[in-house]
Amino acid sequence: MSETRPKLLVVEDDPGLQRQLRWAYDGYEVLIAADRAAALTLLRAEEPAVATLDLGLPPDPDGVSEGFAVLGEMLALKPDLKVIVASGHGERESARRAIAEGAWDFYSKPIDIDALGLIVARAFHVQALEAENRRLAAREGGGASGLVTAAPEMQKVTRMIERVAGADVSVMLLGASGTGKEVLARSLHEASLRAKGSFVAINCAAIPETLLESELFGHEKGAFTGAVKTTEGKIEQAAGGTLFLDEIGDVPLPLQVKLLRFLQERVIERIGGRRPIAVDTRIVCATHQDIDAMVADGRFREDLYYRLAEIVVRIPALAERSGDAVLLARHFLKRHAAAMKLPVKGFTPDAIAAIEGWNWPGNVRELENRVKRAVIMADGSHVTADDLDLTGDAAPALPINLRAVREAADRAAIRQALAHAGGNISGTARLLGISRPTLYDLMKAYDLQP
Ligand SMILES: Nc1ncnc2c1ncn2[C@@H]1O[C@H](COP(=O)(O)OP(=O)(O)OP(=O)(O)O)[C@@H](O)[C@H]1O
Repeated sequence: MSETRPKLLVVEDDPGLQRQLRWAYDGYEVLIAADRAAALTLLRAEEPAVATLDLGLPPDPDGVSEGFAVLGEMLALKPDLKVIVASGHGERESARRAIAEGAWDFYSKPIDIDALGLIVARAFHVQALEAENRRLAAREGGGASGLVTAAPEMQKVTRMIERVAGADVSVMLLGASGTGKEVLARSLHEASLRAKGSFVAINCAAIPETLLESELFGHEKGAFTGAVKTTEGKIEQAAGGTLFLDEIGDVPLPLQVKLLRFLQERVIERIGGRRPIAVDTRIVCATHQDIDAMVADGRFREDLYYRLAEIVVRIPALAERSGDAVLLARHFLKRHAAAMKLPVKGFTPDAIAAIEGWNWPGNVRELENRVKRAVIMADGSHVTADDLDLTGDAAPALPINLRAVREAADRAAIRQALAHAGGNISGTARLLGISRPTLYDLMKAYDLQP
């Protein structure tokens, strides 16, 4: 199986560290280079996806000049190489410069193998995802939905979306506000056979109850005061394509009956209309509410639920997606800096740490807003934790109880260990110091995937 192991290039001149890293990374094919020439030779011959680079290399082992030269040459040869730079203790300036010059991340010496392991694992994830994105983008129509993620927790979701896209089943997306339900609905549409048709979205919570029916079903001229001309509803507009019903839990009961009738018979009647109109559209819906509870206490019709939720996809909160906050932050920074023509290039290390430490109650939407504002506020070329308004009182609110704290800690530790062990269960159990059955029980209880 050695041929299938991902290749990790380690540029390090200290024989002791070389041995330590080779031992720590037995999940990868570790390629060791002690100087610039060896690094470039290995890069050309083996094309590793990820490299770690010690800036202090001969002939300047106590400085950083040789390290930066190697960084530049490696990236010139392979621009998509993810380089993780080692900076000596307290050398924040070098870390900052390395990121500015194209390094993907950095870590401080002395090495903490576990922490570095996570950075390396994430680099491989991102690299694989980018490669996949490029592959999809190269295929006509694919990869255009703008979905950015590298977290294993989200890969389960995106795989499911891809799998169900081709089948004409109804899909219900469940997730907190700002988790990207609309983005996912759109990517489902784009991956489906209806991609050439239109994607029509309606937020059922944003429209007053009295207008929602006419928005969905349309009306004939003169159907009610103010109906000055015949108007198509969103359902008709989505004919041949996909209709995204956001916040479906907010649809009042009488309208639920009408929606159900449409789903059963696939015909609508405009308000004030006398003839049925056949409409062929696929329904994708979403809600942040506890829809099961709504069904249980009669606020949402069970028969409608089953029509809408042939497939249910649960979207994890941003805080539960390992590595995604930083990945998305970089994506939004690039996008908004370009859109506003501002010379902002990246984040300072303290900003990265703050992004990783924040709980993101408003999920991706909150992240995008903070990054957008920070891009405007930034003084220099790099956004700081201050610009993101993530300093000072970032202390988490008092948790609800000790059980919740333990569960959160369990989840985080299991996710980290899984990433570290490349999803291998025995390896993960070993890292956590628990038995395989115990790990299985915990993963089942917390709905975690390897
Ligand atoms: N994975 C992602 N990649 C890129 N952009 C994302 C991603 N997820 C969300 N976004 C962006 O974040 C913002 C919020 O996403 P979206 O509107 O899809 O969330 P939502 O779950 O539908 O929110 P709400 O429930 O509040 O309507 C949008 O600007 C969207 O483009």
